[in-house]
Amino acid sequence: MIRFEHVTKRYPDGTTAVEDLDFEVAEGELVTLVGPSGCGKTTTMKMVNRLIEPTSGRILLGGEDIAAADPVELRRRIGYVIQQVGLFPHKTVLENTATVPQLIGTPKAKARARAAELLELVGLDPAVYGGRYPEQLSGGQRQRVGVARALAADPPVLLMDEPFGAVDPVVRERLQNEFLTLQKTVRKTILLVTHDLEEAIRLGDRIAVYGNGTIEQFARPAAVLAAPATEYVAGFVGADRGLKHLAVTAVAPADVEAADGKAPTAEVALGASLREALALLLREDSGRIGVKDPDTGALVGVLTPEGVHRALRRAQLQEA
Ligand SMILES: Nc1ncnc2c1ncn2[C@@H]1O[C@H](COP(=O)(O)OP(=O)(O)OP(=O)(O)O)[C@@H](O)[C@H]1O
Repeated sequence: MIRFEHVTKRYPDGTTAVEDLDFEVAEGELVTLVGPSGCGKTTTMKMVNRLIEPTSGRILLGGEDIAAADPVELRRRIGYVIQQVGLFPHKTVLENTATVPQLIGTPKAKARARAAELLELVGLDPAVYGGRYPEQLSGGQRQRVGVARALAADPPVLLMDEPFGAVDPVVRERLQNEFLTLQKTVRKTILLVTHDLEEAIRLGDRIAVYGNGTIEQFARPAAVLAAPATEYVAGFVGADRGLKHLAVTAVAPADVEAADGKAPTAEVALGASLREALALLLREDSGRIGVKDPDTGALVGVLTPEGVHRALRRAQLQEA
């Protein structure tokens, strides 16, 4: 869907921001770009909607060379979410969300109805928040409006630059989870920039780990953790790989023990991350949590710290 072919960007002062990028993001795939400050992530992103032009190489969108596209028309197909959300301060939340559809000629009533649906989708009740102004929202709520607004024009492609960057870690994790649930429904093709490895791992179907202007590894999160391609990636991923496995390994039926008749006071669904399960477990004095079927809600069994340990070992063995 988005294809980089040997793309290099050199700024007029001679800085090479990125060199020979060559990768593809499949339709409906979420690829995270992660790396330290100044490694070229934002430059990569902005070349896709032509806010920055490459020095050499080409970028294809749905097979079409974007250099030949009209930039305005191109940007209509590409939603853009940035950290400083950039909402219009004098427009309400509903008006902000309806902006793009109205710009492209959707009748006002229809654009507003769609905006209300999208606010609902990102977890903001339009009856409560639709009439507020951006300054009357928390940072996390503003970021949700930013996501709703980007989705409003229903673009097949989304570019997200540190979209959850401006909020505290707890809200951030909640926004990430909500966003993943949303992505299961909308299935956009997404490039998401972050400097936070945990975020890259949690959100990405695949991760591009940037060194200085080049991609050091482009792979699934589990592969990056289990088999870093270079010394640099190993250093970036760090020594606590075991811990990070928690984020990418799901609670599976094999980890669960039969329920003992006592109703558990906390539950996760099969398929939840081990990290989520462990966080709950640590809060439970009983040392066990329930595991339920995500579709039927029925209790499948209980998970104990030993179950988490088994699951982690299984994950590490599989990837070794
Ligand atoms: N207009 C410009 N002129 C010259 N150099 C630039 C320009 N814009 C960016 N750079 C340089 O290009 C490199 C890559 O910048 P870029 O913004 O893509 O990095 P980044 O990975 O997004 O960083 P951050 O995480 O800090 O936002 C940096 O060395 C930066 O200083």
